[in-house]
Amino acid sequence: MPELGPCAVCTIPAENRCAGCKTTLYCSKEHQKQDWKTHKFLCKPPLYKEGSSPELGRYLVAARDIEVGQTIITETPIIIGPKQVTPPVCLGCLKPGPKARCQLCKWPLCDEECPGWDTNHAIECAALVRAEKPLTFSDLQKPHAAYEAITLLRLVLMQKKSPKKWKLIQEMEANEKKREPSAEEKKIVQFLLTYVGLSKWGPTWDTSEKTLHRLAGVLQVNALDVRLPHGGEVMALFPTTSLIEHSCIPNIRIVFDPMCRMTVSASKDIKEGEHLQTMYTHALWATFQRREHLFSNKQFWCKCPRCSDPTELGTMFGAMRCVAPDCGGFLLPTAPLEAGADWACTKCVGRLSEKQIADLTGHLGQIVDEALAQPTESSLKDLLEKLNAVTHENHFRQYAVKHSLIQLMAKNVPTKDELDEKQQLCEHLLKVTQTLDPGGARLAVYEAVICYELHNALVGRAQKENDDSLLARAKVLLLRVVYLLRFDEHLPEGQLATVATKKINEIEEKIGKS
Ligand SMILES: C[S@@+](CC[C@H](N)C(=O)[O-])C[C@H]1O[C@@H](n2cnc3c(N)ncnc32)[C@H](O)[C@@H]1O
Repeated sequence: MPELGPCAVCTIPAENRCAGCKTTLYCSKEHQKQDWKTHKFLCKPPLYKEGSSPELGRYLVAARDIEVGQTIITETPIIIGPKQVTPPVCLGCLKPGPKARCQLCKWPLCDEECPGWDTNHAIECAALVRAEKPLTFSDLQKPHAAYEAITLLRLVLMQKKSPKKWKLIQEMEANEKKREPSAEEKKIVQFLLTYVGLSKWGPTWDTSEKTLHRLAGVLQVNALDVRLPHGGEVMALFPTTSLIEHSCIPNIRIVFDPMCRMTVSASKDIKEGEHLQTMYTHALWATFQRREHLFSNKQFWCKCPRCSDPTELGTMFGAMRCVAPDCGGFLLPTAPLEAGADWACTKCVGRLSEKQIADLTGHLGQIVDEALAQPTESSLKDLLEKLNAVTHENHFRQYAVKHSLIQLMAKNVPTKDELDEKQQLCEHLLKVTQTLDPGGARLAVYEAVICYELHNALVGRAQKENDDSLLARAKVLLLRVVYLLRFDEHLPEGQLATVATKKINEIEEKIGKS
């Protein structure tokens, strides 16, 4: 399990932070003293401070002006573990597709010699080995319910493994008064108490049912999903970043390196006194879905400017066409901050209930998911025609289809009309994307793909029209791709940045560097 980070002097795992910058870590007072000669020149107070309010609980606020791109926080997780719903992964390194078994507890490992055994699995192995009988993991492809207990068990074990981390975990919000444990959570807690035997651990452990549900709450409210370079996904708890509040128009970007170390940077300029805000839900969902998701998972109703505006910042991202003949209006929520409020037409007296809108949107979602499973250019164009009969052209279901479509369009010696069509569609998507997320806080990869495809259309046109000014525009788009994906080198999407860099060089060879 990673400690808070490496000691600045000897790099062994350290848990003591410098009280000045709250960033540099030391394993001991001696090493802190020893480092002060150099550190005093580097030690600056953090760019943020903690605040609290009855509505938000604790939050982080800019302690001085922060410029776009500036790093605000870097930290390592206090705990990582398998996601709640996951096919079996190695309990040492968390890689998917484990082939071996731990010789002691019989839970899956990538290899009996997995290097993560000592750091991640050893302590829980001692607990799992005492279980009534070993579990069989016969299907390694399908999610296995027992995994839902592992990260929770790792939290419990922190009581003895790292009292410092245990204290941080105890300070985290669990929304105990607002949260109802689900039936699934009750099963997990019983699994730990009876099958793993936590109820018999004795008085030196706090393993009461109440504590286990509180810890499940800590995970639900605070844990972040982290994608790993080997393709797996895990969940992790970060002590400082977990204080950042939610907004559907975030001002920070969170990225992870291959070791799960997180960096929080400003996705736009942030003035002193402004709250740091991240997005806990999906940026490409309409308001009523985002708010429902936040309420069931994080126990609050979002009131951010995007949620408060029926048009979602003018994008019409959830707008449905009015069905009245020849009306041409759009249905929008009459009171977006009131769950269950009707939707009304912008032109006539037409109205639908939120339930009717939700059912229709859900139905469209199924059709879109089916089409996107095996997309072709013509099938997606047909689908768009159908979607356009019932939704606004910027509707999020159309957005999903168009985003796939641009990646299929104008391949293999396209005509000028095909290139123009692709360019228009890319420009339209880019406008919606940059309105919803101007700093690429959440939609960086989506925006990078659009910029790349728009560059393709412009390069195609430049060749046909012999117009170098189009190449200059294409280069600006490629530079944006590289900027947006600058943190993603270790992930599949990072390859797009590599391709973009190569294409920038090709354009510069043709038109020069200016
Ligand atoms: C990850 S925690 C944030 C830190 C937390 N406020 C604390 O005191 O530890 C998430 C919880 O903070 C509260 N919260 C965050 N953003 C909010 C918002 N925009 N409106 C209301 N509550 C919010 C909710 O209780 C949510 O479940």
